[in-house]
Amino acid sequence: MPHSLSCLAAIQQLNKIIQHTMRDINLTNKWSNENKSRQNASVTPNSTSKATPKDPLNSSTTNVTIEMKTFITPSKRGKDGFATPKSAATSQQKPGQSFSQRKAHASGTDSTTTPVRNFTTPSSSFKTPDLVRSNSVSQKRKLFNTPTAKHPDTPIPRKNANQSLHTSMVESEEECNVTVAVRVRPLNSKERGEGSTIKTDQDGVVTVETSDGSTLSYQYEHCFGPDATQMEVFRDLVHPLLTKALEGYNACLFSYGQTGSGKTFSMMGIEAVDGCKMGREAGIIPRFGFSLFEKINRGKLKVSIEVSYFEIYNEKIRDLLSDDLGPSLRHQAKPTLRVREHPQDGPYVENLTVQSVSSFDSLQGWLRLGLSRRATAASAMNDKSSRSHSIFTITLTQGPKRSKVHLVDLAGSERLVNTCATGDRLREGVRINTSLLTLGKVINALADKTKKSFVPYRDSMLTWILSVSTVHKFISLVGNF
Ligand SMILES: Nc1ncnc2c1ncn2[C@@H]1O[C@H](COP(=O)(O)OP(=O)(O)OP(=O)(O)O)[C@@H](O)[C@H]1O
Repeated sequence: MPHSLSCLAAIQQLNKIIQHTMRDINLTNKWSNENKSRQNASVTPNSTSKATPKDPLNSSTTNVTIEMKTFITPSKRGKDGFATPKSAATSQQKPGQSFSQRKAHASGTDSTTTPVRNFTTPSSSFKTPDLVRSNSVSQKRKLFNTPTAKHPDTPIPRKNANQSLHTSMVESEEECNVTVAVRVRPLNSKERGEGSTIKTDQDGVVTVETSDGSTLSYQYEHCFGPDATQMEVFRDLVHPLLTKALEGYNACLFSYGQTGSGKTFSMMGIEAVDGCKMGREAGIIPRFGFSLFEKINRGKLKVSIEVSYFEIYNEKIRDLLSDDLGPSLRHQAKPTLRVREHPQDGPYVENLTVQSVSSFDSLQGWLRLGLSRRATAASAMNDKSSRSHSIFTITLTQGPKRSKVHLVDLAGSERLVNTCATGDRLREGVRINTSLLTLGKVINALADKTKKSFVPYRDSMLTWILSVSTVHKFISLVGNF
């Protein structure tokens, strides 16, 4: 299948997930409110001991408010370049003002020429935006805009430089902060031969040109093109999470995408060969660790840090940092851990190794070790395809404040007909797809307003363990294409 079409399918899948996630978050907020008193009561005072490894996803929520950040779901535009609103326009939007009105205002005319549906608040009633072909007469579009918020410490992203950074952070203390970004990797030689075209621009718009000549565009909060550097991705998307984690908030970042789309490249990157600690190609996790220790050392902060790293492979949990393992047991049978259910805190991974780290070097050492143990295999779409979901967790403890950051590299979704998989690879692929499908079902069930749907958390290990992660205040989703 041409790269542009497979990307399109992946983008559409991501859009569904994003919208369901948003609804999930809204419901979770209600759920969090109901449980707020219990959560506040469950803050663990100064728990620095590593003697009892706890599930990293099962954090006691610190006494914090839930905050909201921009979430822009995809919209579409026609070939004429109309439609997708630029961020500047978005930031100037008045309540109740549609994009067409803003456009008309900007061009000095009041006539409204294009029907636009404008959703200013994410609600559980919105649906997946219909795709509008550029050659279609109708140019209906749907916009989902919420205010953008950045913490003052956050480096100002290019496109939002003029925006008031602090305003909407405090608009609603009950809202959750979700950021969605798309990263498009450079085409490989095979894809170049197919004549695929995927374009990105600095305003967060990704445009896919299909073989029939139609142009489909979507807008996200951040859109990183093939030339975007690892540093830019970290600066715009991840640094805000680090800032909030140091303030005591929980955060979670997922890297989602098709096999070979660049999830592991984004999360881990490539280590510099010249011994430089933070090479140009270093990914999100090492950059997070590096900046974390830089901030701690610069501010002389008293923070104790622990890390854990596990993978879910074929629905089994494998501890990637266990002392009992040799340096690399990728192809050997590894002991698996069990998930238990704590009566108050929910599911957790029993006996998961938690390692204390006091420097970036030490954090990176554990990261390297875990990565070397992660299950990978060659597939038709990627020479070194990750066959598991991996979850690297950093726990920060500052006095009574405790926060967790989960950095999740999901296994690649794949169309099995394209991967030519057989045997073990086929079974792995089926399991991966099933767990990603279950993730979608869980989110759907949570989004059901009637709350009558059964939430199939236990249908996959990923959703069971992550069932408590919806209480995270800051969630970022990177869709890789
Ligand atoms: N932004 C990028 N710039 C340069 N190379 C990239 C980029 N993204 C990915 N690549 C390259 O593309 C290939 C596939 O990337 P990667 O292994 O990260 O994909 P993946 O989504 O993790 O795949 P899988 O799900 O199969 O593990 C790698 O060789 C990687 O170096």
